Parts: sequence; structure tokens; C-alpha cells
Amino acid sequence: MDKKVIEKKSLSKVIQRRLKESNKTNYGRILLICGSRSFGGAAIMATKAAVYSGAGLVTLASDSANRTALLSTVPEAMFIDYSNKEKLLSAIEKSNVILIGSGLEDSDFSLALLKNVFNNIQQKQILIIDGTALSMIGKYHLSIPKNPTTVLTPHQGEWQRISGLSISEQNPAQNYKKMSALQNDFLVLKSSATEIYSITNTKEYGQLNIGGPYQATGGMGDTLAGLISGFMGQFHDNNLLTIQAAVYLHSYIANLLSQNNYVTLPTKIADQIPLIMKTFIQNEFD
Ligand SMILES: NC(=O)C1=CN([C@@H]2O[C@H](COP(=O)(O)OP(=O)(O)OC[C@H]3O[C@@H](n4cnc5c(N)ncnc54)[C@H](O)[C@@H]3O)[C@@H](O)[C@H]2O)[C@@H](O)CC1
Ligand SMILES: Nc1ncnc2c1ncn2[C@@H]1O[C@H](COP(=O)(O)OP(=O)(O)O)[C@@H](O)[C@H]1O
Ligand SMILES: [Mg+2]
Repeated sequence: MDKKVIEKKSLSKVIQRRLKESNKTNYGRILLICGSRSFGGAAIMATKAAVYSGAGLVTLASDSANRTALLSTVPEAMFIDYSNKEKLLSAIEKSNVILIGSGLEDSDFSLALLKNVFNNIQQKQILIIDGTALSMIGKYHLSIPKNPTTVLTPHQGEWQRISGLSISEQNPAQNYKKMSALQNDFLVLKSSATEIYSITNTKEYGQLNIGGPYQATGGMGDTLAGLISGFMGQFHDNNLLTIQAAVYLHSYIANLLSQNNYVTLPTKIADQIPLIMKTFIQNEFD
């Protein structure tokens, strides 16, 4: 497979000037099924990134222990307790984009939750699978649902658990072969040189050439997953380009912050998303 470097111009191609006569329902209904008693922060960071990327309506379904923390950090988001099956099913039905897995615990409850989502998701929806949900797919040999558009966002350790490829075996040809065997649409394989694959592109994969070790901190991937979900809820022309733009933006902001910061905290990256998105519209069209 040939490598194609992901370019900065993907951002100005994807980020749109908003129409005056639009409202929040035009910019995506995002449901995040994330977090647990142990990993509340992952859910909050993902939700913050989805909201700050401009998603119209964002709901976090999580352990009830995370309700107050979410609402005091990201009051724009809504919250439901994911043990309430009726509310969860109704939220799944209403969403365009569902992100599952960041900060879930590996438990019987999470396994039932995953199966519930996989069984109820529809063709027109987008399902992004991150974090513990990826590890659980590997551990419990779950099939990725065929109906929706699916995006997997593993780091190399999570990809090893799903694909069976050790990190040294994770080369582009093998990665593509495994993702197509899983019948998954898009793979964002995270590392110090993140790669993006699309099932329809047999010849080429994208590689990120910005970002750095200032990003090596817990919550960085949770933030990326939320950002991808926010972008996919709003920008529909070309899913691959939209994913590439989200991945680029995440590391582009980190790179900007790294000029004055030793580490680039995930929550600080999220804070910058609206400001930096705006500069990409102005550069292109003003
Ligand atoms: N504040 C929070 O609530 C946080 C929650 N988190 C959540 O915790 C759960 C477990 O995720 P973790 O990734 O921490 O743990 P995992 O145990 O699932 O994965 C880490 C393992 O993968 C290996 N690995 C190989 N290549 C790697 C790479 N390129 N990047 C990272 N690890 C690599 C590591 O050596 C390590 O053994 C996820 O659901 C995640 O979303 C983490 O994001 C940390 C922060
Ligand atoms: N050395 C590095 N250079 C560039 N990017 C990095 C580096 N280390 C980590 N990252 C990025 O940080 C994110 C880490 O994701 P992940 O491991 O899922 O974190 P978490 O689950 O803790 O949120 C990925 O986007 C990865 O590409
Ligand atoms: Mg992660």
C-alpha cells in the first residue's frame, strides 16, 4: 500500500461556514456511551471534545456517578444513566453518531451494553468504537456490526487485541487485510505516527506527520474520539476526509500548544478547538 501524508488542507476542505438559517439539529446528535465508576474522566474529555468541535446536541450515557462532574464541566451536554435501558434505547434511536468505549470498564455490565448497542444500531448511523470496547471485542470475540458505518480508533495495543497482529507485525498491508476481514469501514491506528485506513481504498493509507510526545498523556485518545464524533455529526460530504481532518486538528492544536507547554493536556486541546476551527474557515474563504 502507498502512504499519503494527511495534509493541513483537509481542514479547510471539511470545516464549513455555517448557514444562517440553521439550528442545533443540523449539526449532529451525538451519543457517547463512555466512562464508568473508575474512568469518569475519559467520558468527560470525550464529551467536551464533541461539544467544542461544534456538535449540535451531545448526550453522555454513563455511570450515574459521573453526572455531576459532567454537568459542572460541560453543561452544554446532556446526561443519561446507561443502566436505564429504556432511555438508552431511545437515545440510540435518535442519534446520528454513537461513540462507545472510552473509559468503559471491562465487566459483565459493559459486555451487555456493547451487545445491546451492536444489536440496535441502524444502517444510517455512524458507530465509533474506542478504548475498552475495542479490547472487549478482542477478548470476547465480538463481531463488529455490519449495518452502520464503523470507525475503530485503537492504539497499537488495542489493535493487537482485535487483529491478533503483534505491534511488529502491524504493517499497512496486514492492517488493511485485518480491517477488511472485520468488515470495518475506517481504522484510525494511533501511535506516534497515526495511520488512517478506509475499506474502500485498497491502495493507499493516510499517515499523520504532526504531533509529538507532548501528547503522551492519559485522555489524549478519549479527546480524539470525541472530536471525531463531533466532526462526523456535522460534516457529511466525505467520511474519510472528515476523519482525517479531525485527526489532523487534534495533533495540530497539540503542536501549537507544545510551543509553550511541556505537555499538551487533552482538556487544553479541547479548549482551543472552536478558535482553531474558525481560523481554517477564514484562511480559505475570507
Ligand atoms: N482519565 C481517565 O478516565 C482515563 C481513562 N482511560 C481509559 O482507560 C481504558 C484503558 O485504556 P488504556 O489505553 O489506558 O489501557 P490498555 O491496558 O487498554 O492499553 C494500554 C496497553 O497497550 C500497550 N500499548 C501498545 N502500544 C500502545 C500505544 N501506541 N499507545 C498506548 N498504549 C499502547 C501499552 O503498553 C499497555 O500495555 C480506556 O477505556 C481508556 O479510554 C485512559 O484514556 C486514561 C485516562
Ligand atoms: N509520541 C507521540 N507522538 C504523537 N502522538 C502521540 C504520541 N503519544 C501519544 N500520541 C497520541 O495520543 C493519543 C493517545 O491515545 P490513547 O492511547 O487512546 O490515549 P487514552 O486512551 O489515554 O486517551 C493518540 O492520538 C496518539 O496518536
Ligand atoms: Mg484510548
